[in-house]
Amino acid sequence: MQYDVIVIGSGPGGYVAAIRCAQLGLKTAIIEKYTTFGGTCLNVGCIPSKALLDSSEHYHNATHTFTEHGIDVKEVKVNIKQMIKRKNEVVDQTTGGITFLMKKNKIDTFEGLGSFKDKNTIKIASTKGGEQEITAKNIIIATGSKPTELPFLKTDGKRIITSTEALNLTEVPKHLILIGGGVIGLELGSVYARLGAEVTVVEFMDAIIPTMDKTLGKELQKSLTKLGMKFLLSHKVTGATVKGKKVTVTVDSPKGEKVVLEGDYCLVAVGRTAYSEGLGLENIGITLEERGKKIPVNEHLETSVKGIYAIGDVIKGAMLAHKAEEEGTFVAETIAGQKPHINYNLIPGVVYTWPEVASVGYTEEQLKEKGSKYKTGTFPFKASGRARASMDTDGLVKVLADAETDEILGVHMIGPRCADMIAEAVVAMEFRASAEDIGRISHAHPTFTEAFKEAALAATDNRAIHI
Ligand SMILES: NC(=O)c1ccc[n+]([C@@H]2O[C@H](COP(=O)([O-])OP(=O)(O)OC[C@H]3O[C@@H](n4cnc5c(N)ncnc54)[C@H](O)[C@@H]3O)[C@@H](O)[C@H]2O)c1
Repeated sequence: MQYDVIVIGSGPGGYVAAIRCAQLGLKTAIIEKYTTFGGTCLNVGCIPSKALLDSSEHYHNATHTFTEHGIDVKEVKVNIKQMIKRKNEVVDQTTGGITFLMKKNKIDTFEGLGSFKDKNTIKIASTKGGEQEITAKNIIIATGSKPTELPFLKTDGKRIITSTEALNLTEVPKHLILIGGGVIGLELGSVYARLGAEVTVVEFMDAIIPTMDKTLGKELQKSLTKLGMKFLLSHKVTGATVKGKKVTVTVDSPKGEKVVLEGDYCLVAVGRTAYSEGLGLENIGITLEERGKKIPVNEHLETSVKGIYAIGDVIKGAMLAHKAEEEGTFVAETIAGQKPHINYNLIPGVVYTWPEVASVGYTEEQLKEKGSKYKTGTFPFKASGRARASMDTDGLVKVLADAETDEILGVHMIGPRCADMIAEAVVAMEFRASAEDIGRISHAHPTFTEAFKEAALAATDNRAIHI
């Protein structure tokens, strides 16, 4: 079968690329090695983790804040089997939705492992046995990533686990030891901390979420400490052993002292590695980047071979579903002869803990390093009437603006509903708004979004009203 475009991998990068190709009139096929579409995000990432985050938040509120709201509940219990079942149903509905979208857009779907025979031919080896070949003028590699393994700390999938297994536990851990204070560790760690587990985070750097603006890590650590989570920062993991139901993790403190942690589960969340194996790239002369096994691409996201593109986690840049989606659309439109554009600096980053953390543009540390002249405005949620009404007063909004032009250069938030609130900052920055522009735009009262307006006013001329 001959196509205009073949997409390998059906995660948010791949399926969006396929749909956009089909919308543009290109005859499109998509290959997926698993039986369901959607890749990591829909099956074992973004969607199932949010389902568990929401369920655990309900439980936490029922046991911690309901009484203060004037709601007395008795015998609130965690039913982990039901929680996981609901999560699985959400996943099934969502992945089923992609099957529907493939049909609706007349995209041919193939089950199996796709690999290059030559630059236009893809061999598909079905997991059920059997092989077939399809050809295309253009091929988009969207094979994503998999959890990074530490060479000295192998996961066994039972007691030493990755995020995939952490989404399917049959019991609430007594003591969960987390290696890595990044996005996955903190999201899944907070799920189990809310459900009653003791959670200890071991982080190599001197802050959690270390790549985000430093203010956010500090604030988040305060909130998660209130939740009961413990943090060992600047600590180096040296190994882990399993004996029956017990995991022992050994750690070096910053002073070189040996620390021994004992728990019943250890979750390793130290990043993800590009999934570029088994694609037969050697058959077409594509060599991987030495670090991280990523596929090198040019500014059109085209590999060293004409007509072969790569997008999402398998190439450079943030490993985020929405970045992959933008790249999927970008490549489809490039193949169709258009001249699309992606503003990589304005791809937001979100951590779905509670309070939520969200960020766009430059961090204060990056502006300092660049030597930029900037001004800062912050507004704490403590001063927001809406936040007080909902008892969600942790966190703040911080706006960084150019000292001369007042253009917004970065927005960093931690607080209630910041994952959604960040969209306003992205739009503002895409249209190159100044801090004063935001300060002069009406924001509905009472909403959490007023905190962004107030932080913008604070950055403009220290003109915040409610602080
Ligand atoms: N909400 C979201 O957007 C979301 C959610 C989950 C995952 N993701 C993405 O998936 C990817 C993987 O997430 P992640 O949390 O595994 O990676 P991450 O890069 O966010 O965090 C990994 C953390 O582990 C630390 N670390 C590395 N080696 C260590 C060691 N030996 N000992 C102790 N700490 C160590 C790092 O300093 C870092 O803080 C990320 O790129 C992330 O953006 C995004």
